[in-house]
Amino acid sequence: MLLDSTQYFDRPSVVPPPDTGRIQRTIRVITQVYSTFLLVLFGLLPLAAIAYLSAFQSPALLFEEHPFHELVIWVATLEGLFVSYVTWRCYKHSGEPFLRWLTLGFLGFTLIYLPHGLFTGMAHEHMWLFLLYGPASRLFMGVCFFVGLLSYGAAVDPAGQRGRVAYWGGWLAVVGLIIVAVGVIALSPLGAHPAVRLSMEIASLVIALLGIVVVFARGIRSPLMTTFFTLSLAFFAQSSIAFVLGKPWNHMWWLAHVIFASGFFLLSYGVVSAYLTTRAFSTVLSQEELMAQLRMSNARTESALAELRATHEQLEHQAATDWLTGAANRRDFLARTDVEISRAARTGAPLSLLALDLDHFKHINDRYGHQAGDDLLKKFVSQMTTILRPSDIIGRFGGDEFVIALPDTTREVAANIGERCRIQLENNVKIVQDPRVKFGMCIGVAEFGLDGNTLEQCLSIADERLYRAKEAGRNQVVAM
Ligand SMILES: Nc1nc2c(ncn2[C@@H]2O[C@H](COP(=O)(O)OP(=O)(O)OP(=O)(O)O)[C@@H](O)[C@H]2O)c(=O)[nH]1
Repeated sequence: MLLDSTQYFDRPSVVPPPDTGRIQRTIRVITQVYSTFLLVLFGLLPLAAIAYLSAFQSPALLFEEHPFHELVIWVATLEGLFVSYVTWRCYKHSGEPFLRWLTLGFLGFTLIYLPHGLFTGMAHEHMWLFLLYGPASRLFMGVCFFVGLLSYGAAVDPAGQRGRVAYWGGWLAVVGLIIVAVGVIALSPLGAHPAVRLSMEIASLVIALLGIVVVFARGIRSPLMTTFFTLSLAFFAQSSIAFVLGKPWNHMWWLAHVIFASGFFLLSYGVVSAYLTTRAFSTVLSQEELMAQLRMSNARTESALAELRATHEQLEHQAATDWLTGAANRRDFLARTDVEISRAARTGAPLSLLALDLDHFKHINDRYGHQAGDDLLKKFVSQMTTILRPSDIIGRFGGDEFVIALPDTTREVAANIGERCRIQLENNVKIVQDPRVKFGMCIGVAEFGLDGNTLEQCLSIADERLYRAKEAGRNQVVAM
């Protein structure tokens, strides 16, 4: 076929759509419910440990090991400082107010908690000085996290403000004041009042629970928030319960430390994950969201590729086609006919060529105008294709000169086809209303193998016969 185009690319790979069947949807819902159930179960594990210990712990059993306690606090301090720094880096990058409060919470906790370790040696003489820094540090952190939660999703802080010394210095001063205030209260008679410690523990518990409620009430969907942050809050709340039930150095007291540390490490892990990915808590995506985005960008790539493919085909077609008539241009005709000649040489199948030239085309142009001449050329090619087979190739060599390659066709049959072409032009190609105006053409025929062994030789013989047709009075086919 003249205007066919070659398919250069494989079909685009199909992006699998999300599960659509009813069974898949049901399995999906069940899986989601199950994963939520597992998370809740994991979040409530500390309660099981607390219940177990309250039932079976011996009141006489204490683990008062000062160096171990000091070591643990030093490790916690280093971890706290590191996670505060990482959180601050995330905040510097994203400007999320939530991360500002998270940084402050981590840093404040670490600094207020430090004296709890430093005063380990005074655990007996100044028990409250030793004890009160624990709940105070956790309460400070809880308040910061809660305020951060309320500011979650608010407009990001301007880049210039994120590292302001005055801001961070101001908060460090507040933390310093808290450390001093806790010390003063601890050393005063008020410090010994159980209400002081209890009120801080209960406030931490309530604020952590409120935090969980806020996450769900606000419909916050970021995986870091719904998984790591809420789990940590759950752990903090349960650590407060254990601290209320525990007594210094008994196992419940140590368990409370472990529960709190688990929440702290979990949240640290969330921060580190944010740091290693988007450096923001809100823009870390869930696997489902990532898959959806991947599907969308795949679809975009596929459609861009299809467009590119279509443009490429169009350009290929344009480069191979005569712009006026749609016939193959000389280069494309020669390339395609060469392939057919090789095939004919290989298989021994016949192949013929027709060289065509419209009669008095210059005169037609002069008489009816160039536009009408163009019209004639277009209609001529279009009429020829009604006679030719899809495997035949028609090419325009210039002006009113055309060549047709007829694979699997002997010279005799080609001469007949040429005659049909000539009659078709004479009877069916019109550019003016007058039925008396008819056009003719000269055709020279040559067969590969009979008249020449190369395309050039065959073309030259066909051309020679075409000129003989002209000399013999035009509008005829010459095949011998
Ligand atoms: N309308 C039109 N005319 C063209 C185009 N290309 C070439 N021509 C004209 O076609 C004419 C060809 O003239 P000749 O080569 O003398 O051919 P002829 O008039 O058919 O003479 P014979 O072949 O001897 O019958 C010239 O006048 C060209 O200007 C084209 O794309 N459109």
